[in-house]
Amino acid sequence: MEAADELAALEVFADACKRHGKLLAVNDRADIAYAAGADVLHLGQRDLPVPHARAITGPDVIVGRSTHTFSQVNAAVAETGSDYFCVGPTWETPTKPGRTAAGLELVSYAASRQQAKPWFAIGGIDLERLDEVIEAGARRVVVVRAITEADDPAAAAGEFVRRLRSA
Ligand SMILES: Cc1ncc(COP(=O)(O)OP(=O)(O)O)c(N)n1
Ligand SMILES: Cc1ncsc1CCOP(=O)(O)O
Repeated sequence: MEAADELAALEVFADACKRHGKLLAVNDRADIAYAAGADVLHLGQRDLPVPHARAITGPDVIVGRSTHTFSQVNAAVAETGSDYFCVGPTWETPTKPGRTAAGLELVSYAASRQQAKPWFAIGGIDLERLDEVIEAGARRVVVVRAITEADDPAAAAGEFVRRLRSA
């Protein structure tokens, strides 16, 4: 997507976030995050290093990192300048085709690090699989289809929140 198109789409999301009191997140692109006034910038392993991204966004943006292996989890834990990380894909998912599943082992490993940085399990997670993810040690998840394809997305989101908070 070209910058102008992404910024136009982000204007719509920014308006919705403002109305609902939610954070606006931008994926991959620090320049777009800055231009859109985003609250969150999410970086993949092959995106900008955090210091370069922060030089563009400034210090106040929440910066996150994707991790897919044990060594990437270790690096994300140690990385100064990132605020959270994601671990996955826990299961293969049509939302991210062609990615090998990292498995629940990576979720358990992230949990075993018992460190302070917030982290999320991601990939193939739905309400049926949520207990397995919680048992592996996750207390935060990122989901796409489990909410966007739910008959009642608000109820599905509420159920994730309820079960994660009571875990
Ligand atoms: C909060 C959050 N977590 C993970 C992602 C995944 O980003 P994506 O660019 O699709 O995948 P990677 O290449 O980073 O593995 C996200 N967008 N937001
Ligand atoms: C962005 C991303 N990164 C790893 S899996 C994934 C998509 C998760 O989507 P779903 O919750 O539909 O499996």
